[in-house]
Amino acid sequence: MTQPTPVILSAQNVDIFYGDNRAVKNVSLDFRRGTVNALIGPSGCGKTTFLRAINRMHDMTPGARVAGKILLDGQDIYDPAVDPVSMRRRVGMVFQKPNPFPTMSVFDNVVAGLKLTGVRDKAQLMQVAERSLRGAALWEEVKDRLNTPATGLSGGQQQRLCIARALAVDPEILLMDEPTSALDPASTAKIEDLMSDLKKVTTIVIVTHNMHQAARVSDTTSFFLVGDMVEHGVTDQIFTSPRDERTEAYVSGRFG
Ligand SMILES: Nc1ncnc2c1ncn2[C@@H]1O[C@H](COP(=O)(O)OP(=O)(O)OP(=O)(O)O)[C@@H](O)[C@H]1O
Repeated sequence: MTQPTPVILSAQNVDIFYGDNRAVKNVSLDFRRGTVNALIGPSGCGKTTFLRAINRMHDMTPGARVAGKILLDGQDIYDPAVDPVSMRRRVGMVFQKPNPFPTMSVFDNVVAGLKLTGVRDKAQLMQVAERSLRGAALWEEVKDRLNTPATGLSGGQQQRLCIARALAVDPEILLMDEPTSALDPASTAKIEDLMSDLKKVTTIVIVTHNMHQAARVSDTTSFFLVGDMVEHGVTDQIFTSPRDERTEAYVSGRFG
């Protein structure tokens, strides 16, 4: 048996509030380096709220508050000494709807984050763009149109471009919030296939409504229900022999 990889992200007794509404309740979870981790559960149960806490996106939401600890490589990302901007470079995010920068070319989209870190060397930018586009399984489709507008790509290509943009700054974690829900089945399959390659270079946390997708792509699954994390475990175990009857009812399609 292979040794488990080290824990890269540890949530400890995390509560998340919107005003008085406690949307996430006392969640503790560990994610290991180089794994795909799915968050599943019915609508409104706190999956996205939890995901957004992992790169401090709630800092921008008026009235939102995170309590407890989220450790990235052992360091609490909510420590006042942590700079949220540089922390977010270590924790990339891909959203439900592809959101390339609409006025930029394919190439400029990929290297936008890198340029913000001060990299100007053309050869280096090109090298990173190619590596990131290959990493997102998009290179062959766009290598001859790098200087054309990103908005000219199909929806599925745009989503892979957003993945490439996130990969360009070498994130330790990649958060994906229902990344295929706006895509057709062929584009969805491409992104699912990509995940096993992506986990060689990063650690993925994915929110998905699609239980088959969670079963196909993830190593661990966490089941959320009205703010509680009911069960977390190896994906096979969650889908074949869940310990909690509420998990069993959800994964067997009896509600949700
Ligand atoms: N910006 C916000 N302000 C106030 N309440 C919010 C905000 N975002 C989410 N909520 C509330 O927090 C709770 C959890 O919502 P969240 O979006 O995290 O659930 P979810 O499991 O991701 O749902 P879905 O699967 O539908 O995306 C819900 O009650 C929701 O109404």
